Amino acid sequence: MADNHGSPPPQHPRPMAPKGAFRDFLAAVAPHRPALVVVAVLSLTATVFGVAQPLMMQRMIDATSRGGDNPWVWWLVGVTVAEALLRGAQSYMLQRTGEAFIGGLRRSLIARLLRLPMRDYAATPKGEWISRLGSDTGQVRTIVTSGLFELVSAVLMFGAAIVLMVSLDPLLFALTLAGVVLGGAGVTVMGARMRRTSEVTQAEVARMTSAADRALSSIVLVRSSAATREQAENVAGFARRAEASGIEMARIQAWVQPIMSLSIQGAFLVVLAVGGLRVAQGAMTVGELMAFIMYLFLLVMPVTQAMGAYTQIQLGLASYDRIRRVLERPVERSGGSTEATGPVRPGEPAVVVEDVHFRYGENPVLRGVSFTVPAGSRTAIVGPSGAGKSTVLSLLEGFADPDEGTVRCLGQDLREADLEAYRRRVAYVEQGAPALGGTLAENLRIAAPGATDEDLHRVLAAVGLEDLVARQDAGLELELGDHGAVLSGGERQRLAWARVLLQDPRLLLFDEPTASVDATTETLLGEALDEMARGRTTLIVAHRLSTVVTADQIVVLDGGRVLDAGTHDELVGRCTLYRDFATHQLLV
Ligand SMILES: Nc1ncnc2c1ncn2[C@@H]1O[C@H](COP(=O)(O)OP(=O)(O)OP(=O)(O)O)[C@@H](O)[C@H]1O
Repeated sequence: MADNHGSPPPQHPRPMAPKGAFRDFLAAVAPHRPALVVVAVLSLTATVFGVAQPLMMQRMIDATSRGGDNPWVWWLVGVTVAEALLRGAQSYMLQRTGEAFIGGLRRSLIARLLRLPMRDYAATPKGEWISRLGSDTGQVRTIVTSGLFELVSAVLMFGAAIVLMVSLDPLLFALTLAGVVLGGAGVTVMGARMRRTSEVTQAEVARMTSAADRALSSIVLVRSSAATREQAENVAGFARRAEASGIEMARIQAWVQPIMSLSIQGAFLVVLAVGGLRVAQGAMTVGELMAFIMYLFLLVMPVTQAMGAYTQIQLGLASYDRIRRVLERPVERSGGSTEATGPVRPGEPAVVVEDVHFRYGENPVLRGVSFTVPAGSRTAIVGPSGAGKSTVLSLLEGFADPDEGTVRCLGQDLREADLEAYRRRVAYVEQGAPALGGTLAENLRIAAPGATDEDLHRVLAAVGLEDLVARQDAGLELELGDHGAVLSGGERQRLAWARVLLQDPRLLLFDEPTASVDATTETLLGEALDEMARGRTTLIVAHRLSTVVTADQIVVLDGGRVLDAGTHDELVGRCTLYRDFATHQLLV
């Protein structure tokens, strides 16, 4: 079945890193240059010690065959141990630097991901952001920890082996080269196919993860739509394709292995045969032949190492490019004036919405909305579904700026306000009142970190949730599950109210505050709301008119325009749309 949730599949690792990605990556890693220089020195020294070993072996064998003192044994042992220790130190330094680099990258990503403009979150599936933080940073880490240095040390090793082999015996080297070039050509052709197949596998695995994520995060919808089988098939389809390209990979590897071992063994046999002959002729010593054979292995090893490192670097750079694009995204503006967000005197306008126009993309949602809410009063916004009520609240929260017109709240044009400081004075309870995963206490303290346990118990009692705490052994440490899954809809709503009580805001913004509570709870919440609203400015979006009839002012919104504004009695008398609403809810 095709993706029936409509969200785009995540971006997949690209075959090749985009242009300029390496330069950007080097710039990002520049602060770690001193540590990387140390690693490079360690690596270089270890490589020198590594390529020196066959030479020492040669000296040792030749000295042994001559008899007498043989100090080369100790040199060889010393250099071998020194190389091992240097490799250990290099690996530690490299991992450390890799962790420091990725740690910094993750911190920058988190800072950016949580500060994007609100519209960005609506436009991109959450899984996308999370994969930047998880798999992409992991992939970039491998460039530092293995890719880059493996490639450099492979090239060094390869170059050194060639020079030393030529100096030992140019003829033998020419014969070896023929075998290695033949094998290398075969492996290169296969390597390109392996890389393409590996990318296909990764893309299918990414599609499978994303499809599973969508199905699991909407599991209630999936089950209740009896769509479990189709969704499972959908995910399994990607898994099957990943399996098929994995098998294709195995097939290619099955060719690579024999090509490599045949060419290595072939070169080895040729070297042994020709080399043995040259030793017999006295053209080369036994030690030189042994050293040559050891260099042969040093020559072959880096070829496979370099190929793996190159693929890792390409994938890592593609990941880095995706991370960089997030890091370059503009964030919600910060800073600005904090001065006027203090209390506004009763009766003065606390909220002024003036000729506000707003569109989502090309879709005009608000078309010249104006209304004023005096400080300390309660205003309700009503209107048909899609009229733009929630959009008005999100503009009052500063989640977006109006395209035209102004929004002034608590004495300040929101375009000039320090949004973080402003939001500390405003409580916003969104539709459905979602809870955070975590404990009850964590959910309450999100807006009031300094609140004591007594404060938490007080506000829970005020919204009728003290039973919930008393019922559970965990008390305030009760785990609320994924998005508060262990709570009922009404309990989640009351939890949101308790949070507002803790926050002590100047302005209260409620979107459908009593949508999922029963009549008894609604009465209880009504009392809590009256208590909360005392001395504060309140704006409520509601479909249930029973919660708004007592408002000082009711704004009727229809098709993004203010149709009328007044008290319940005034509107029943003169506004047909409002009267129809009220009649349907048996209020007139
Ligand atoms: N993030 C968004 N991107 C694009 N369009 C959106 C977005 N959010 C809302 N809309 C559209 O804007 C219009 C107004 O939505 P809004 O949520 O403000 O209406 P509402 O009056 O609160 O509706 P309801 O009473 O059903 O909650 C709707 O047509 C909706 O489809």
